Amino acid sequence: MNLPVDFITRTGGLLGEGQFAAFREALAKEPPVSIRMNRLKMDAVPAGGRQVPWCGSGYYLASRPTFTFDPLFHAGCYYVQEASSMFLEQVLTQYVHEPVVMLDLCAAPGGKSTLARSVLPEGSLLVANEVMRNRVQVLAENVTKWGHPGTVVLNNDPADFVPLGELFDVILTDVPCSGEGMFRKDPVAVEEWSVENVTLCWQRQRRIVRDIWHCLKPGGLLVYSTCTYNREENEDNVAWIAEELGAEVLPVEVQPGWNISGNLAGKDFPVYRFLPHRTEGEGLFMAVLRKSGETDAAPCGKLYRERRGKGGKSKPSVVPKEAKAWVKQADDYSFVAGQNKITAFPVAYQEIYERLRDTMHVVYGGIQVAEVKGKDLIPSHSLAMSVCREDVFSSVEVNYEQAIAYLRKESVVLPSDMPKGYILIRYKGMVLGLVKNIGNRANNLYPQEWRIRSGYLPEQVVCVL
Ligand SMILES: C[S@@+](CC[C@H](N)C(=O)[O-])C[C@H]1O[C@@H](n2cnc3c(N)ncnc32)[C@H](O)[C@@H]1O
Repeated sequence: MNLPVDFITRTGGLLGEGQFAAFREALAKEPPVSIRMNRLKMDAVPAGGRQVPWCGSGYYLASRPTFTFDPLFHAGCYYVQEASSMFLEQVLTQYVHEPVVMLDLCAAPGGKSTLARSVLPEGSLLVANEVMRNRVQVLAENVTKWGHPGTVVLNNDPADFVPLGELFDVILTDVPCSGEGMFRKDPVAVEEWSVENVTLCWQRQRRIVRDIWHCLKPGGLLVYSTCTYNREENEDNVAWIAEELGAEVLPVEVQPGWNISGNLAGKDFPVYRFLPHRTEGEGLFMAVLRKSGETDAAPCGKLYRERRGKGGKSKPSVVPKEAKAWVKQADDYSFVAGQNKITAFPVAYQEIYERLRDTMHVVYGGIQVAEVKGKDLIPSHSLAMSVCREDVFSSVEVNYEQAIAYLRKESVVLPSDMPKGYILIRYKGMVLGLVKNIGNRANNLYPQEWRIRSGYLPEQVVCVL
């Protein structure tokens, strides 16, 4: 790898000569491959998988399969995520013990959002935001497949949040950065690197944190992370947040065997650096800060418990009984009918959801239960991926080739004894989506924009789990 001279000088200075040689050697190696299981759907250990030490559902794989051709990947049974990023699990499980409202401000493609969604206490609301319009769709896709109903996806600039006030108990700012930690995975990151870009990045990161700071409750947690090594975007920015905005930098308990590095800027506060010659993963920097001050506002978790079952303030929409009957524990949701869609959102957070809908650009929220077309009610893919009751639709188990054909949105031939109507397609027991059986054929309801576009079929079945 041809590293920029300025990068060598700067990073060599930061790590010291001995460490830098080992670091450089590690950059020339193949990056490890890792996945994180979606325990909401499937509690399996991948074949030959090795546990990621700081993440209960994370595993290193022995090789990199073509994930696109694994139907269980599309079913949301796991997420492909580099291992260092999974450290967020330690932060959240050590500091968040009751339901919260959490914002993941820079969320696409959704690695840390899906992780947060898995480890936040039950009853938490996750707001996953992505400012780039061309990236928010993949975030919505990944969140939908993950299947947790307590998630909202927004497409807003950090400054747009200001009118919401102190809404969030936890904010993750996984800020856009100069990407030094991605060098071995992404050659473009090396080409685009420059000292000028590092400067642009740390300045932009401060703007992002300053814009969102007002929305963090006093006493709330800010998790700040980058995938870069330099101190300006990391320790220097953390020091700036602590001093300028008013926060305490908090420690996270780690095991010595994880080989996580600490503060490299000679500053007196804890930070967590993943360096590829010491830790099995890509470059990650993470720090946890608690905003100064105390709040009178009840933690959102309390609101959750109080409001559970009571409903929000808006008038209930007229929603067909049939749609409600498709949803597990339907009483926990408030149903909204509008724009030919029926959506279910956890009752406890209905008011927040309404505020978000009124003031922000909501791309996806809760679970889309059904689409209304004339007199027909069509169950949505989002429902099939999430809180669909097991007993309302028949299921058919398909083999590998049929599963790939279904995911390519090709027509599926069902056994002749299948009833007419909506049928769940399952592969290894896991739901891939829906078809409508009309007798002589079945209409494939897989979302057009998510279909596998490649016509290639691997000679061997791709099987990660
Ligand atoms: C490091 S990536 C996030 C990765 C994501 N958290 C994950 O774990 O999958 C940073 C994200 O910030 C977004 N971004 C770029 N400019 C931004 C800005 N000015 N404000 C907020 N987010 C921005 C990028 O589009 C990108 O999706």
